[in-house]
Amino acid sequence: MSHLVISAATKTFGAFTALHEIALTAERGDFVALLGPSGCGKSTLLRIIAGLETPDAGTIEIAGRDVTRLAPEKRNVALMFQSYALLPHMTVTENVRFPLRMKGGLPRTDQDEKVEEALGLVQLHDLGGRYPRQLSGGQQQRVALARAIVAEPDVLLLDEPLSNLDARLREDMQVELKRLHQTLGLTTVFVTHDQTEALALADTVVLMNAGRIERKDSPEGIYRNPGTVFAADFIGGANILTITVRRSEHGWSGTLADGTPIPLGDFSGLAPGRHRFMLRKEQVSVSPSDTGLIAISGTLEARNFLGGVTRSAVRAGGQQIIAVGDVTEPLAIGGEVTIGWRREDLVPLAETAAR
Ligand SMILES: Nc1ncnc2c1ncn2[C@@H]1O[C@H](COP(=O)(O)OP(=O)(O)OP(=O)(O)O)[C@@H](O)[C@H]1O
Repeated sequence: MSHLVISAATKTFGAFTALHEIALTAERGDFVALLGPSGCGKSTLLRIIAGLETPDAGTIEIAGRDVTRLAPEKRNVALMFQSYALLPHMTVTENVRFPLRMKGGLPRTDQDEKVEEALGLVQLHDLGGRYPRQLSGGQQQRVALARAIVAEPDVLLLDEPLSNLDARLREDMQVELKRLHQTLGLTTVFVTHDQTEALALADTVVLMNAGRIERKDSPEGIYRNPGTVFAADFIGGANILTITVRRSEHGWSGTLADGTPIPLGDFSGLAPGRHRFMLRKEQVSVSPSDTGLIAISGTLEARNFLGGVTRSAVRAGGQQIIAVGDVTEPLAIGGEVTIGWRREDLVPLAETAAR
């Protein structure tokens, strides 16, 4: 049986349904990201696992135990909020010791050992005597993390753990979180609205949309084949093309929004008609020299230098298509360009997730 099992969990607030019959499982040691736009229900789902909210229907099982009606402290889970919620009148050591005291049953010397170990894991061994106000934001965040892991929870729950940090620190902490997860193997569920963070950290990405799970897959899986228009759009980096698909004795072909004809790969599962396709921005090249590409002409509308790559916005095929890549030639805004992609780079999308 899976380590965490959420079955048909529904949560309403008055007339509003925040979660619709959520079914989700995670294995021991999984690192799961709950990803989605503001208001999609990610925090509510996390709070239901933590026991801070009770579902109206459905069950939550952790390590083989039905915890649906158990109080948060009886679940052996740890929840870390974005605000860290450190106790200001306690030192770092006392803050980290707090869950062990609450849990009880561990002699003081064993507590000391565990606190030391947790502070070591987040690289704060020297700061145990300080108070939270004497720490930087990043250090406070590490203390909160040490406090969350010290009691070896069955599930570690992180609600937007990095959102209060500046970009640089965030990247460092991403590396840190991943390392910590690899060292401890704690089953971890974390909430984020940042798709790059979800892709960088998790082994499983659960994309939520309006109280439902839109898609659950590995980071690579959801990136390469998001499945739906919403997922392709949210995971980022995707052009979404509307193509009218036709089939003749010569194979599949299509027309873009303005009638521009293009050849297509083999989409044997697709009915003829209008469909939407994903075309990743990094798979579109501007003024391609490779003649094997599907090439259409367009007008360069904008160009942004992003450091390692350049982002070009081209009006072509009746819509704007974005290309991100290495462009060396100087091209004039408003000028004619050719863009190209490989036939297999077009990935069909469903309008909505199958329910
Ligand atoms: N206590 C509550 N009472 C009424 N509505 C609530 C309550 N808690 C959450 N909601 C609503 O449920 C929906 C889901 O909220 P939730 O906090 O889970 O979203 P979220 O995906 O975590 O969003 P965000 O990224 O903005 O935190 C929202 O529309 C929210 O307004």
